[in-house]
Amino acid sequence: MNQSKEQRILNFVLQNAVRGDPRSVVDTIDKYCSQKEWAMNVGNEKGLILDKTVEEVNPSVALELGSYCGYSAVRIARLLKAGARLLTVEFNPEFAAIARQMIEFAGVQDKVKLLEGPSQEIIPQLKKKYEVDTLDFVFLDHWKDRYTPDTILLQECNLLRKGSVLLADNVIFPGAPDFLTYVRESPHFQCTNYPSHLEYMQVEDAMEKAVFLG
Ligand SMILES: O=C(NCCNC(=O)c1cc(-c2ccc(F)cc2)cc(O)c1O)c1cc(O)ncn1
Ligand SMILES: [Mg+2]
Repeated sequence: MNQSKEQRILNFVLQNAVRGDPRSVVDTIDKYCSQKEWAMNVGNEKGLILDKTVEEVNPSVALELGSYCGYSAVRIARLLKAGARLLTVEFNPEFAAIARQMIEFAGVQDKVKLLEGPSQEIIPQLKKKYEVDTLDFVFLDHWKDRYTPDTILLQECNLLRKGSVLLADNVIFPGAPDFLTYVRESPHFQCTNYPSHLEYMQVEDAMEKAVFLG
């Protein structure tokens, strides 16, 4: 059975990156996906916006929606302080299996918990099953038509507090127009747009930061 692209990315990391070195894992994935096969990792240009936001927020509890191969989970986890944790949600079992191995190889498994399943099922379980009080930071990078319903669900589940920061990938390409309208028109969010480019391409994209005002 021939390998998936995601398996090829993981194998390239296992053979070329340094075990326990998150930076080398991130750089090796970027090398493969810019030179050999495009893949939907957030990439290094938008990754720098992600890094700056994570460093600004310095979250104790972070949530990622859409793990894919684990690139941004490794990217976020490497910046977390001692005792801080990242919960990352992936619906696709094949992607989840790859992401788990990527997180383990990078040596950030003590900071990251991958939750496999649909985001709309997992979000309502975060408080009781995963002992979350409120989320300091949320990275939205899953199906673009889930950004808005999941942002509403996070509020309904009382998972956001005054100052919680949402950062959404791909608000231009593939695009999340309803999410942009929702957060920009809501009195409960203060929004900032960060123009950038689609990972590994010269296509316009952007990230949107939405700070919850309570
Ligand atoms: O594949 C699941 N999520 C990936 C979400 N991410 C994206 O779709 C995504 C797509 C693109 C992209 C860009 C250009 C292009 F030509 C095609 C795709 C870029 C990105 O940066 C993304 O983040 C998924 C599976 C599933 O079964 N259930 C729930 N989610
Ligand atoms: Mg993305």
